Amino acid sequence: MAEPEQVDVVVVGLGVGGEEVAGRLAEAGLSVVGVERDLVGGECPYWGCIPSKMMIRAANALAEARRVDGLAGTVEVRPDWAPVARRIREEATDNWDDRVAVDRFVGRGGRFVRGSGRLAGPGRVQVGDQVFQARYGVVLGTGTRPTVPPIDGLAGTPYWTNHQAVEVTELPESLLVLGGGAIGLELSQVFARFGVRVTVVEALDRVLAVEEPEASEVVAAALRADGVEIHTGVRAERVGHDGQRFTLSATGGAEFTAERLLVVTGRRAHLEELGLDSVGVDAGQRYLPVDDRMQVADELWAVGDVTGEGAFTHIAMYQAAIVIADILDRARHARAGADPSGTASVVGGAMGAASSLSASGSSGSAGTVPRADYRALPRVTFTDPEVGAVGLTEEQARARGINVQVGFTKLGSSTRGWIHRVGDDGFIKLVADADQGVLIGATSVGPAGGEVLSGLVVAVHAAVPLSLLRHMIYAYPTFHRAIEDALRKLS
Ligand SMILES: Cc1cc2nc3c(=O)[nH]c(=O)nc-3n(C[C@H](O)[C@H](O)[C@H](O)COP(=O)(O)OP(=O)(O)OC[C@H]3O[C@@H](n4cnc5c(N)ncnc54)[C@H](O)[C@@H]3O)c2cc1C
Ligand SMILES: NC(=O)c1ccc[n+]([C@@H]2O[C@H](COP(=O)([O-])OP(=O)(O)OC[C@H]3O[C@@H](n4cnc5c(N)ncnc54)[C@H](O)[C@@H]3O)[C@@H](O)[C@H]2O)c1
Repeated sequence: MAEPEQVDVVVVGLGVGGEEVAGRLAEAGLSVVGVERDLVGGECPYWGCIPSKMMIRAANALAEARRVDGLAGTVEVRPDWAPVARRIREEATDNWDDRVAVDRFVGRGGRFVRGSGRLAGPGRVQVGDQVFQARYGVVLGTGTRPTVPPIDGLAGTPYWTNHQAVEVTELPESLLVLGGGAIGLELSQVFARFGVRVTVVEALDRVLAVEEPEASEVVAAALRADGVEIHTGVRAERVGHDGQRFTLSATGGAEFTAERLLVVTGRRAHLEELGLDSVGVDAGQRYLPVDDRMQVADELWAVGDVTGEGAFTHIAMYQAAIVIADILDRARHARAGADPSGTASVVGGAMGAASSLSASGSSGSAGTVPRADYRALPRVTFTDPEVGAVGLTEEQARARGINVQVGFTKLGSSTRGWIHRVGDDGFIKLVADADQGVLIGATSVGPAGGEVLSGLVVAVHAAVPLSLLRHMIYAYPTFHRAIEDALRKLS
């Protein structure tokens, strides 16, 4: 092994979480090596959130145009995928080239290394024949990759994952979607609205099973109205591909065929690749368990999907802020220890940036490094209607033995829902802890379900008393005014 090169921090995996940690620490003056084997930015900008939301924006425009009938005249809608594919290629992904992102990181003072990083002992990372020894430690932001279920025949077929679905330039005539979770539903609706014959095959007894059952029902109905066929409770047994079409055979004799097959059955971390045994961490776990400062072990942090705390960009960014604060705090203390006169606190570089950050309160001086708290974890599935949710579902709350109250109201019964008419499917569902008198979970489904959610996130996060929520003013006639009605119905 080559002689290790001394640096302050090594970040392995520059997805949204790792890129943020590496860039901010480098900007603060630490010597940071950022290691990425694929594209800097990770899944979100190239194959995830951003291109999929561009697709959704376009598909929703088609749906809105089709709603003109009966509200405002007539419109002839002729979908065309070309502008969507062009926008993804040119605006979102630079044709899947990360030069701009690499330059941005280097411009912030980071040192970029392309390759696969692997731990080789505490604070030590090997990338090919280069070895780095990190003074403060290593941050893993290595994300997840799609899981492919062990269905007989599937492995040898040209199935799609989210990568091929996002990169597509010519739409297929038909698409079989294996998995009715967030990715499956968002993409199914997009493709259906562009005229693809879409069939969703889900193993569980409802789609979007992680959210409230009422949300699953509304979303399934909305997708069916767009022409999507949905089959739940299906156990896929075999997949075949004859060169032209896929056939999926299920228990009980059901068969589904389509030109393309999209496999979106969840994602998993690949801990076995990370050399975790060299630091005494079990690589046989599903995710990397972290404490509330994102520490896996001494001088080892993890951020983002690899932690299993919620596979969302906003979780990766939230965790990144904690890691940044923790490392800058350590850097400040290390430097102060080396310079008891305290003059180090006014020198430039890492020390200066760390102390100025802690002075502004966004980083930690001792005891002020923020701790992770996922009680008010928000998530939004960007189907139309959108499913926004925060905190616990009713079932999760009851399973914890909480004295639960539930309030439910349909959006269509609110003034705004009634005005909106076509496309007003949705509801507000509140889950309260009756003993504490606060909301512990909420779901807002509707045309702006993700936006309506924000007030509910504040309510759960800040444990706003129900009495206060009942006596605040909700603007008329907004969608979020339905929250007031749901509060009235809590029982
Ligand atoms: C289709 C789709 C739509 C999504 N939509 C949303 C959305 O609307 N909102 C939302 O919040 N989230 C969404 N997500 C989830 C979001 O993309 C992820 O939560 C986010 O990308 C996680 O960031 P990360 O940094 O943890 O990991 P990733 O983005 O997965 O990045 C990890 C990086 O690490 C690199 N890497 C892995 N191992 C190594 C190694 N050993 N050495 C060097 N590099 C390595 C990988 O190449 C990758 O670039 C979506 C995901 C998908 C797939
Ligand atoms: N809007 C967003 O924030 C957004 C959008 C897309 C993805 N994401 C994130 O990405 C993650 C991964 O998304 P995903 O949709 O791949 O995973 P998911 O876990 O959300 O859904 C996977 C679905 O596939 C089903 N499934 C598993 N094995 C199956 C089989 N053999 N046959 C049929 N169905 C099967 C599961 O029951 C589940 O419903 C999500 O959990 C989410 O955190 C977020």
